[in-house]
Amino acid sequence: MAKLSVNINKIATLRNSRGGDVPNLLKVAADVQKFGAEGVTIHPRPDERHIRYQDARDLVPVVYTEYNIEGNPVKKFIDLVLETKPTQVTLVPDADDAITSNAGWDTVKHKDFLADVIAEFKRNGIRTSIFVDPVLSMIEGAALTGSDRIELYTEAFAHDYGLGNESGIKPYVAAAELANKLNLGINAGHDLSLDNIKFFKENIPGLLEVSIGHALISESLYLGLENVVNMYLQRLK
Ligand SMILES: CC(=O)[C@@H](O)[C@H](O)COP(=O)(O)O
Ligand SMILES: NCC(=O)COP(=O)(O)O
Repeated sequence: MAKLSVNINKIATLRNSRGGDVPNLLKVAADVQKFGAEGVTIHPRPDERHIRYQDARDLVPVVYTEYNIEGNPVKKFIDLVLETKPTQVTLVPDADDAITSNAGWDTVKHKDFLADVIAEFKRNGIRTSIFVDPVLSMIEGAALTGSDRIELYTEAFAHDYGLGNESGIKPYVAAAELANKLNLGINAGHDLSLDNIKFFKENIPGLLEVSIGHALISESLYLGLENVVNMYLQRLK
């Protein structure tokens, strides 16, 4: 069974649109866990357009399942992670102006940088994961950084699957098989949804965790948050 980590960025986006505290981010974090989610993910961005750095701190006493913080390891982000000590940090190579994450790391080119940052997080007892495209050389490079896990960037799979093309799963299966051989744990995320999650889970050997936000919150508008969390849990069994 793969764990479901709910990404609550979109709750912060909605809250920030009015400048107040509705919806309340901490209540949503508490509720998704009460409904059965096994983790909470946030992805603070440098402009704090959704999750604020203070949210990351305020969530520490609220998240009693797995707390996953994603982001580009610039100094401010590294300091935040070392201060809040989440269960897991996921390193994502976002440009400051990216609308959303749009690529995995080049783990070959950035191997030394990643290895240094990862060693620092691991010294502090924080599990590490690197966001990567399903490309074998990038998986090999990830293993050389000493990271505990990878997070497969699933946008391409989700796009293909939405067009009815199931063969888009193939590079992900090959990447997962290699990661398993190299003792890298496997997470996945980006554009996963109620429509595609079951097929993805059934085809990826050793999938440990998925982080899902955009679709999950959108689906909840129609179906309700508790119901949607449970629908994901059923599909991830
Ligand atoms: C790393 C990733 O895949 C992203 O989906 C991210 O965590 C979501 O970020 P935004 O909510 O800023 O699009
Ligand atoms: N790591 C991916 C994530 O947290 C959520 O991505 P999305 O479901 O908002 O695309």
